[in-house]
Amino acid sequence: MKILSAADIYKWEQATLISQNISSVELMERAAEALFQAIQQYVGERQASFVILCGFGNNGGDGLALGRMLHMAGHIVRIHLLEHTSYSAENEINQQRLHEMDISISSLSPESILEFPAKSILIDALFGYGLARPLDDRWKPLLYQINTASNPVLSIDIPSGLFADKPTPIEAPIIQAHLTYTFACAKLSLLFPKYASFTSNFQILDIGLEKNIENTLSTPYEYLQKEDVQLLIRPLQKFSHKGTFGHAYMVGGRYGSIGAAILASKAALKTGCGLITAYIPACGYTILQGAFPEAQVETDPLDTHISMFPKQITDYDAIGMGMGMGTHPDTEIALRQLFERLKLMPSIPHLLFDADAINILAKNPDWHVLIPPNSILTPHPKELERLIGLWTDDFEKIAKVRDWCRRYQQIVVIKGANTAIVLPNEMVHFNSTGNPGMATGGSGDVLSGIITSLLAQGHTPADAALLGVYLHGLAGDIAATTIHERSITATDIIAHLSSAWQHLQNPYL
Ligand SMILES: NC(=O)C1=CN([C@@H]2O[C@H](COP(=O)(O)OP(=O)(O)OC[C@H]3O[C@@H](n4cnc5c(N)ncnc54)[C@H](OP(=O)(O)O)[C@@H]3O)[C@@H](O)[C@H]2O)[C@@H](O)CC1
Ligand SMILES: [K+]
Repeated sequence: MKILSAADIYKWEQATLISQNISSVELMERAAEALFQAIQQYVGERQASFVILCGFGNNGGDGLALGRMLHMAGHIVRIHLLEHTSYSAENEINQQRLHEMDISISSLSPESILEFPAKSILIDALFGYGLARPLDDRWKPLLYQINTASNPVLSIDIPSGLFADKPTPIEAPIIQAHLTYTFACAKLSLLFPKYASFTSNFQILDIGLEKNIENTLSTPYEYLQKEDVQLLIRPLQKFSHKGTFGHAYMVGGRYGSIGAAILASKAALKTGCGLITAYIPACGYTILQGAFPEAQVETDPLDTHISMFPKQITDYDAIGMGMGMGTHPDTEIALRQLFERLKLMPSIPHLLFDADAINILAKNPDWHVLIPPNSILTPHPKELERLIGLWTDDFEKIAKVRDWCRRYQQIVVIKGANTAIVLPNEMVHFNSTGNPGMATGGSGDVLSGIITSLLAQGHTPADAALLGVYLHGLAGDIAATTIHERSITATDIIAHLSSAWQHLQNPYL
């Protein structure tokens, strides 16, 4: 699914009105109907109480129309409307409809002192994507009351005060929504860690905007969903043997963190590659063989850390390296020597660099040009910062990574909530699966194993990164259905990979 700018969403909306021959009030009614259905689901069977805070544009219009529908469904509804000199036409029509039904509207100003009945749900319909500048300090008292109330806050389209597609100063007043119902497509700001306190959760509502028109709008940003990744799966063949599914080589571990290599290797095998060989320091041999009999193990001549890469490393289909590897100077030299060897080879395996492999690359910026094109790097935010330097906001971070990927023709997977996969063509895919419980030790090692496995199985690097990130998040989400998010471990993610494959390949789930 595309992630569009506010300007493009407006174009999409206007073109839909013409192509479907409907009025903007009819489209607003459709949007309110979608909201109404979603909120009915949120409250369940019970009668609920709502306080709807409406602005003077179409976001406020949505709030007014929703208020009418909730009232008609028997809920207790209080509607507040910002005083203003002029309202959008659609807003006025919806005010009129409420008057005709004798539903009262209270006036609201930035200075209002409000009382929210206990257990009522607050609906934020103050500002949507029409926000033209950050809200000024005048709005602080009103938004403060909403943000500090104990009531749940549901935002319509976007938390009021937040720009959809450009940086919002964090000191400006912004609604802190528990859940945002956003129309037609995801918005960039809803996906960025910096704004997480305003947008902890969101749900996309389909309001029937014309698909053909969406196809004409170009954007470098995509929201990665099930239907996108299903297209990337390679079918299993009846006459397959272990060689068909590729041989992955997992390089990592040092004294004290052999577990990282075990997790990555297990995840690789569970994702479906035919064979895996782990290359670890000698101290890990017994541990890895004991923990994981399916793996073949090769060891470094040194006991504590990796000091060389064996000659045959280039015989494998894919190599994932760096998990728990450490940054010992010997390891650094070994990596440099590997790059020199790769330069001389006519064809090389697909490569994935994680954790300490990235830290070594970050320490040596002149090596960046040596990384073979289409390699995958999977940094967490701190590792990314070491690699590309600091950023002031998430928009700048994404711009810097896009530039890096184009310049070095690499794929960067920025790990975190809504992991972003940035491709050499500068496309950015934000993942839709995963949960906070996955921010746990070893989760990244599991992701490296999954992606390396998909590379070994013959997926292109871009497909392996997209499918791998989605699958990893999905396994975590399935784990969270039976294990509390706080208790999810990396091992649980591996244990649910099989269910994730089943879910992904079942069109009815
Ligand atoms: N996507 C879709 O298909 C559909 C979208 N729909 C809905 O429409 C919403 C967009 O509506 P919208 O364009 O009327 O803008 P909205 O956010 O309500 O506010 C604009 C008003 O705010 C004002 N204003 C701006 N900044 C300000 C500031 N800092 N401080 C004070 N005032 C400020 C600005 O006036 P200005 O001063 O800039 O002239 C203007 O009066 C969208 O989010 C969705 O909910 C659905 O109904 C149908 C389908
Ligand atoms: K809003």
